[in-house]
Amino acid sequence: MSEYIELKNVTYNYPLTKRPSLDSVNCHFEEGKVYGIIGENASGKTTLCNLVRGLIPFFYNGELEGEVLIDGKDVREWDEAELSVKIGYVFQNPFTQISGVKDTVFEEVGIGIENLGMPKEEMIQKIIEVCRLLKIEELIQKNPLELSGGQCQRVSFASIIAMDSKIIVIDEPTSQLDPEGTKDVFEIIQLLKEAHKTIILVEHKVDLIAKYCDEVVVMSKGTVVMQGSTHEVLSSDRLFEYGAPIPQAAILGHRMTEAGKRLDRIPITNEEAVELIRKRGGNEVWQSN
Ligand SMILES: Nc1ncnc2c1ncn2[C@@H]1O[C@H](COP(=O)(O)OP(=O)(O)OP(=O)(O)O)[C@@H](O)[C@H]1O
Repeated sequence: MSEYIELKNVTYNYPLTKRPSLDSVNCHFEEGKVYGIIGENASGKTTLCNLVRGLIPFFYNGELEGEVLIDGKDVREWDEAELSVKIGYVFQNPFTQISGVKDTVFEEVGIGIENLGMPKEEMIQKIIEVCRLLKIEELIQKNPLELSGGQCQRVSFASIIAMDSKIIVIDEPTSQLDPEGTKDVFEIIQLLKEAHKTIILVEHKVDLIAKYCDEVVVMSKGTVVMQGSTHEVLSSDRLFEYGAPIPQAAILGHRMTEAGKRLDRIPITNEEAVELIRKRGGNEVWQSN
């Protein structure tokens, strides 16, 4: 099994800080899986993304200890430009992703691939293809600075998808979006999942993590405290202890268990909770032990 990214005992301090933002972190990300990263505020989620994407150490200096292996080679030994093609990054604020130097959405979508040495005709075809895929064809003549938050987010995804990055790091993509924009973003994530991309997604909306991710990584106080299958992690009562978000369905399951009701399995999605109730016959579901 290929081990795409592996962090071994990683500790990192941003410049001029006394306390490490990452402290003895161990975790791994395999090819083709979707990973959700959750954890309380300031637990180190964005810093972990910065590291995986190579912004640490190439953009942020500071002190980095331990090993960050990407395809078996330490991040410090990678060529920065090559790494930025291999691993795409969709930032938390869609407006910061827009370069500000391109006059049209068409050029903005091509911003990453224009440095890849792709022939012009092929590049144009690629941009058109990606704009179709993300349903932004009607925006291509527009100035990127005039887009709404949801439109900006689509354009950011388009420029990353055009580069055909194998790994895509997505940091809280929906924090500035309304429910419609959030739905659009998860449709794109589903497309990327079907294209077997490796996705590392920070998202506070844990119900969406429950629905789309294969594995979940939990961070607390700068370190990874849990990593495992989505069900194993999101159904664990240890999430309360770490201040991590917990799906509504799992909270209900834990409350029922505490009240002495016997459950085969803690549900983590509303669909699972409904299924559990349906299978066990409505009002008779929560039998006492
Ligand atoms: N550029 C920086 N310079 C110094 N300290 C930083 C920098 N960026 C983050 N930190 C600190 O690193 C710690 C982890 O921050 P980080 O943003 O990685 O957490 P997070 O889990 O993503 O938080 P949130 O959920 O609030 O976005 C925090 O204490 C934060 O103040």
